[in-house]
Parts: sequence; C-alpha cells; structure tokens
Amino acid sequence: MNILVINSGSSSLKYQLFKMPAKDPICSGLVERIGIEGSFIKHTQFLNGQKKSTEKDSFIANHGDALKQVLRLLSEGEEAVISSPDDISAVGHRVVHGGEHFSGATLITPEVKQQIKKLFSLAPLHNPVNYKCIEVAEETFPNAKQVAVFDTAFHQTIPEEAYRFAIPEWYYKEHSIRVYGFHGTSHKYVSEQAISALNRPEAKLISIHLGNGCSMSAIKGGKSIDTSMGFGPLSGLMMGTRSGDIDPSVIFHLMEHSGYSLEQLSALLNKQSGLLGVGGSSDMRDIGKLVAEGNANAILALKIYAYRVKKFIGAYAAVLNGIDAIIFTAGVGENDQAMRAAICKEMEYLNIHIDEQKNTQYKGSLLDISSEGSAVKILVIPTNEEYEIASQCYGILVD
Ligand SMILES: Nc1ncnc2c1ncn2[C@@H]1O[C@H](COP(=O)(O)OP(=O)(O)O)[C@@H](O)[C@H]1O
Ligand SMILES: CC(=O)OP(=O)(O)O
Ligand SMILES: [Mg+2]
Repeated sequence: MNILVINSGSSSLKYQLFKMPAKDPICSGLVERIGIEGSFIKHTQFLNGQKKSTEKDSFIANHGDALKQVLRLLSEGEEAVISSPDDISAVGHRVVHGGEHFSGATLITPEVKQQIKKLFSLAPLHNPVNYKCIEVAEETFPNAKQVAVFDTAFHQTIPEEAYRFAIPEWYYKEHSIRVYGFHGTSHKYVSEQAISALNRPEAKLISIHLGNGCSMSAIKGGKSIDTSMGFGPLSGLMMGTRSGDIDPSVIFHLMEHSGYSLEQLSALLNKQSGLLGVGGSSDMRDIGKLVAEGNANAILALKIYAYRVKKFIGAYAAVLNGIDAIIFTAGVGENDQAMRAAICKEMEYLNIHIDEQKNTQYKGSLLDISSEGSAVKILVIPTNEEYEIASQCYGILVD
C-alpha cells in the first residue's frame, strides 16, 4: 500500500510517498519560500538504498500551485514514481487546527471538511491551505482514502490549569475558547526520538520547533503538558511573519485610536510581524545575510527571537520541575547553529551548556550537542511529520 503525505506549512509544502507497512520512503521533497522571491522545489528519490535529488527554481505563488507541481513530478517525466492515480491508496494530510472535534487521525468526509472550514479564521495561514490541498488530492486521486492528522492532537493531554484562559467559563463552554497548541505531530515525533535515544520513558523534555511557525512544548513521560501556541497558531514565540505573544491592549489601542479593522489587525499580527516586521524578511537565511551586512533591524530581530525562546525554556523548567533534555527541530532549529548557540548562551543556572564544536557538526540525524558537564542534554533532531502522519494514517486504515 502506498501512502502519500502532504504537509503544508505556512511557508512550505513538504511531501513523502511511503510504501507501507514497511514505512519505506519512495520519494520525498519540499517546496520552500512559497509566495516569496526565490521559491524552489527539491525532490528526492530513494532507489535501492541510493538517494537521487533534483532541485528546480521557479516562482510558486501559493500552496495549490505547489501541490500541482509536486503531483506532476510524481507522475510525469524521468522522476515519475507512479504510473496511475490508483497507485496511491491513501493521502495523509497535515491539518493544523482540529479544534475540540478531533484528537486522532480521521478519515475525511464532507462533514470533516466542514469542520476544517469552520476553523479557517483561527488558523488563517494554514487551514484554508490544508483544505485546498484536500480538494486537489480528492480530484487527483479519486479512489484514494483521504485522512487528516491534526497538529492539535498531541496537546490534548495538557491539564486544565494550562489550557484554560483566565476568562469566564462561559467562553470555554459556549465558544470552546482554550489553548489547543500546534506542531503536535512534530513535538510528538521528536520527543519519541529523544525518549528512545535517552532510554528514559519518563524524561522531562522541552521540544523547540523553530520553523516559519515556531512553538515549544513541555513534555513529561511522552505527554504534552504545556505549549506556547494557544487558541490559534499565533501566540508564544516570535515567528517568520507572526508576532507571537503580544499584550491584547495593543489591539484595543489600534482599534480605538487608529481605526484598525479586524482584517487589518489579523494581517498585522499574522502576516506582517515577526522576523519580517522587525528584521525585514520572514526567512531566517535572509535575516542571516542582513545581519552579516550589519543591518540593525535584523540584529534586533535575532535578539528578540532568541530571547523569547530562552524565556519559555525558563518557564517550562519551572512547569516540569527540571529538565532532562531540550530538543531543537524544524527549519531554523535544525539548520541554524548560531541561533542554537545564542539561545543556549548564559543558561548555566539551568545547567544547560552547549559544546560549540559539536554544535557545528549536525548532519541531518540526531545529535547531542551538549558539553560533557551539561546536566541537560541538548539534542538536535530532524523532525519528520510526514513519517508520523503516514504511520497514523496506516493505523486507522488497517484497524
Ligand atoms: N540553512 C539554514 N539556516 C538558517 N535557517 C534556515 C536554513 N534552512 C532553512 N532555514 C529556515 O527555516 C525556516 C523554514 O522552516 P520550516 O520548518 O521548513 O517551515 P514551515 O513552518 O513552513 O514548515 C525558514 O525561516 C528558513 O529560513
Ligand atoms: C502551526 C504552524 O505554525 O505551522 P508551520 O510552522 O508549518 O507554519
Ligand atoms: Mg512546518
């Protein structure tokens, strides 16, 4: 059985085709910098233990176009891996917001699609795109099962004192206003990898997912007990284009004194803030170049970014009553050694000591970059949301 997984992030579209139940990848790839200058597709095929990669630069305006190009790559030309749409038995979709309705992998029906649609305004950079990808996949693979795996699912174990806001109960009961948390599939995957590498099922972990969207999760005994994103994927850390935590008084002020509309406020906090708003680009690689040129705004953006992560490490050390390991993952977490060093600097009080040398040696598989004397392990772990989605998808199809 072949399962195709589609993972639409806010700036990227990642995909992997797996042969199940062996979970062997047939091909994988990613489309990056969607909607900004310099977008590209990288496609990798796995054949008899060998990897063959190709890269193509072409401007890709949105996720629908990205997916259409990917589907062409899978079925046409030299790289083709399927000869008919029926070669795909199921498509596993990452869906970011599942609200209170979904906690496990779910077969997509018209009702499920309606629920995903209802949550558009709570995850405006994600759920509309996830919905679009479901529609394109339904058209392309009419006989395949379509399955949704929600980012919110892993955080269902967060206790009430952490998931409830300090507002009257009515808003929770009537409007389901609470912390949901996101990037759950990634936090689950990397924390399981860490637990197995440390051989400590009860480990106290802080998972730090730094991509275009960024979030952290405090994990104890394999379960999420708190996370930095909340009702939607907007709160907590500074991100590519999202502000992260901001005092709600700023919103009242802009509405009252500058006549901001709902749309303007949503665009400001979701699309014009974060690294882009402070530093001039949403992409950390561009920020790195600007910093090298001495750009003061980009330097400040990096400082705010690292400072927020440090603050949440302190908060989660308290919540967990200690830390066994912190995990860096996703685009920035895996690839930006300078950011890892900046975050881990001056953390002696928490017994976090990075080994500067090991920090330069990450090559795409789990690496411990803590120094000998560090009581807290610092792990860099490549996330693999697609693998986790394929596993969960297969799980519900064979049950
Ligand atoms: N070599 C690198 N150095 C620094 N940042 C990187 C590098 N490679 C990718 N990134 C950053 O990773 C981010 C995208 O992460 P990713 O996890 O793919 O995002 P998404 O949230 O879209 O899934 C971008 O800000 C990009 O600049
Ligand atoms: C939830 C979220 O922010 O996802 P991504 O980082 O993939 O945009
Ligand atoms: Mg992502």
